[in-house]
Amino acid sequence: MTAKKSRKSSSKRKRIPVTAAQPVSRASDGSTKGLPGLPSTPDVDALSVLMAITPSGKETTSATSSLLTIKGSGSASRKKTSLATAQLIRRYHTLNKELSKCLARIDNKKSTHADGYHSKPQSLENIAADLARIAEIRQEMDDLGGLDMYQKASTLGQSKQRGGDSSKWLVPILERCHPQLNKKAGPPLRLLDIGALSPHNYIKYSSWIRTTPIDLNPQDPLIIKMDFLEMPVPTGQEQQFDIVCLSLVVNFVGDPVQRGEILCHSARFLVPGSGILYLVLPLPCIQNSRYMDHELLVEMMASLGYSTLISHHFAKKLAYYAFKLDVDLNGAAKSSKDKESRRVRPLFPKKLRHDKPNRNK
Ligand SMILES: C[S@@+](CC[C@H](N)C(=O)[O-])C[C@H]1O[C@@H](n2cnc3c(N)ncnc32)[C@H](O)[C@@H]1O
Repeated sequence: MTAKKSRKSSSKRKRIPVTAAQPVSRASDGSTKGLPGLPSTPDVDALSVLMAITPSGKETTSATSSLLTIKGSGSASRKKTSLATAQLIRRYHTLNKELSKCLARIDNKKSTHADGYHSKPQSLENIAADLARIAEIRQEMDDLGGLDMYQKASTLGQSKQRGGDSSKWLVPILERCHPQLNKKAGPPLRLLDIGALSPHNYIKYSSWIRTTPIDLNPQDPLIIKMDFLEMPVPTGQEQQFDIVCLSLVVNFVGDPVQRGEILCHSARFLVPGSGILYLVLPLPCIQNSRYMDHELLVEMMASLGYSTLISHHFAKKLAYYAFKLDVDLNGAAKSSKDKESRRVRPLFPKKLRHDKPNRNK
């Protein structure tokens, strides 16, 4: 499933107002707090989940299950599984990006030129070729197990054996930014976790961090099924969030315009002046791209109102960023006319910054 396809299907869904006032959290005994009526699920470790995986609603294809099935135990088989999940994730990303390009060409919203956007119509032959390729890509994605299998592979990537989920880096920053916070009795910080694979990423801190996890295809009943781009914008501060978390979500989205929309949209959910955007990207997106680097990202984020870079950290594979929303600048571009003009004349057109042969595109 692609972000595009998901958006279509989600737009048919009834919109559920998801706000900071609608928390999802669990007590230390594992019971559900905040969402009465929802089943409480036991904590499960990612390895055992993946050992039992089948894509929802159908059998795992033999190619995928052999990629991801853990045979035996110990570090050798863990290494094998780790390689297999990395391969699956990489292939899924490649297909997702190619799919977005084909769809965008058909939509006639974006050209393949490196330096910008145009509105030249596609020839019928090109459209036919794109449609044929879209069918092939969707078939290959289905054969891999679709978004469901991709998420299960990503969940395995979050397991403790592989360094854990990315909440670890954020928590000390929140403590630094909120020194006066009463962790036991004060009102908790409200965190919107977009693209959450688990609702329990912040469970250890549930006395002072109240999480609202959302995803296109929830892997847990405590995660709300929601396309963030369709999520209704808070109308008052009581519905806003103190933290919006985009961990490995922006790079997942194939269409660069949609990636930008996600970042713009995030600012509408945060409390201006104190809200924190937690952005996690694969390190090569920052350090090995021809078109993007740390300085450009910081400049782009500032243009959205995220003008304070609170902290950043480059780990072996991931880049972690915490930005403060000083002011919601993109509130001015809320109309669809404004958004459309950004598509035609982007604020930051794609420009070559590092012309080195080994850099990725
Ligand atoms: C690589 S996983 C992220 C995993 C997790 N946040 C982490 O840090 O490991 C990307 C997730 O983002 C979700 N996603 C992508 N676009 C989304 C959107 N517009 N709204 C909600 N979730 C989205 C996908 O469904 C997928 O589960």
